Amino acid sequence: MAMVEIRGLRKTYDSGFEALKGADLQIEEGEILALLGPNGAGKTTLISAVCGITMPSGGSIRVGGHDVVRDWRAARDLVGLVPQEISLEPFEKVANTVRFSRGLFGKGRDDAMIERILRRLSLWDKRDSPIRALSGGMKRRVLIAKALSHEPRVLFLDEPTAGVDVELRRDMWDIVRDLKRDGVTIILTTHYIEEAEAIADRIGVIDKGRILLVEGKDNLMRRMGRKELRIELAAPLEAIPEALHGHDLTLEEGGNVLVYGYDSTAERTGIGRLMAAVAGAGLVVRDVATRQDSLEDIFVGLVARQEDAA
Ligand SMILES: Nc1ncnc2c1ncn2[C@@H]1O[C@H](COP(=O)(O)OP(=O)(O)OP(=O)(O)O)[C@@H](O)[C@H]1O
Repeated sequence: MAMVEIRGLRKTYDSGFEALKGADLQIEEGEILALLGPNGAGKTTLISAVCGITMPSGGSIRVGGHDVVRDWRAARDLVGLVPQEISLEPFEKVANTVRFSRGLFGKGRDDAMIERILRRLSLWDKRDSPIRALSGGMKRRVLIAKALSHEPRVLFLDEPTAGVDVELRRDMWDIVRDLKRDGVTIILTTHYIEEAEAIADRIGVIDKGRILLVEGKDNLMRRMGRKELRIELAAPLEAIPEALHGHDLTLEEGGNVLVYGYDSTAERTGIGRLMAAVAGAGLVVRDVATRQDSLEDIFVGLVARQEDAA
C-alpha cells in the first residue's frame, strides 16, 4: 500500500482559479520524493490538501490508508509539515515551542523524545534560547523540530532551502537523508533541480496544476538523457564538410566544435562510424568530450513540450 495516495485531486479557489486539475500521485513508504515545478505550479496547494489545510474541490487523498477528509484525525496524525514561511513565536524558547507543537496533536509530554529531536537537529545547546536570538538557519531547524514533535511517518517540506546559503542547504539534505534512514517518508517541494538530483529517490514534475511525470531519478536521467559528443577541431570549419552530411551534426563555437547528438542507451550510437568519417574527411581532432543532459535540461524540455501542446 502506498503511504500517500492522491487521486484526481482538484482544487478551485474561491476566485475561480483552478490550482490543481486532477493530480495523481502515489508515494511509497520510506522514499524521498521531490516535487519539482515553477512558481504557481500548485506545489503548496497539493501539500496543503494532504495536510488538511486546504479543502480539495474533488478527488481523494489517503495517508496510511486514511482518507484526509472523512478520517482526518488519523490521517493528520501521520503527517508533519515544515511550511515555506518562517512563522514562530519570537519570545518563546526553542524547547518549549517544540513541546507545545507536540501537545497540539494531543500527545502526552515526552521530554526524552523532544531531547532526541533537538539533538538530532543540533538545537540541544539552543534549547533555552528565545527564537528571536536564532539565526535564519536555526529557525528553519526549529520548524523541522516542531513538525517532527508528534512523530509523524510522513514529512512534507515546502521549499526547505529557498533562499538559504549553500552550506545550510547541504545541512538540510543531511537531515532529510537521516530521517529517511529512520523510515520517514519525505516529500519536498523545490525549485532547485540540483536539490532533487542530490537527495530524491523519485522526482515528480508539476506544472499548471498537473503532474507531468513521476519517475525514479536515475531512470529519468537515463531515459531522457540525450548525450552529446563534442569534437574539438584543430582548425575551425566554415561549414560541415559534405562527407559528413549523413551524420546528425551541428557546428558550434565559431566552427571549432562539431557536436553530435546521440542516445547513449541505443545499441549503436554511431560514434565509431562518425569518427572514421571525421578522419576520412581529413579533419584533425584536438579533443573529444561527452556531455549528458542534466535534470534541468529535462525539466525545461518537459515544461516547454506541455506549453506547445496547450
Ligand atoms: N487562496 C488562494 N486563492 C486564490 N488563488 C490561490 C490561492 N492560493 C494559491 N493560489 C493560486 O494557485 C496557484 C498555485 O499556487 P501554489 O502556491 O500551490 O503554487 P506553488 O507551486 O507552491 O508556487 P511557489 O513555488 O511560488 O510557492 C497560484 O497561481 C496561486 O496564485
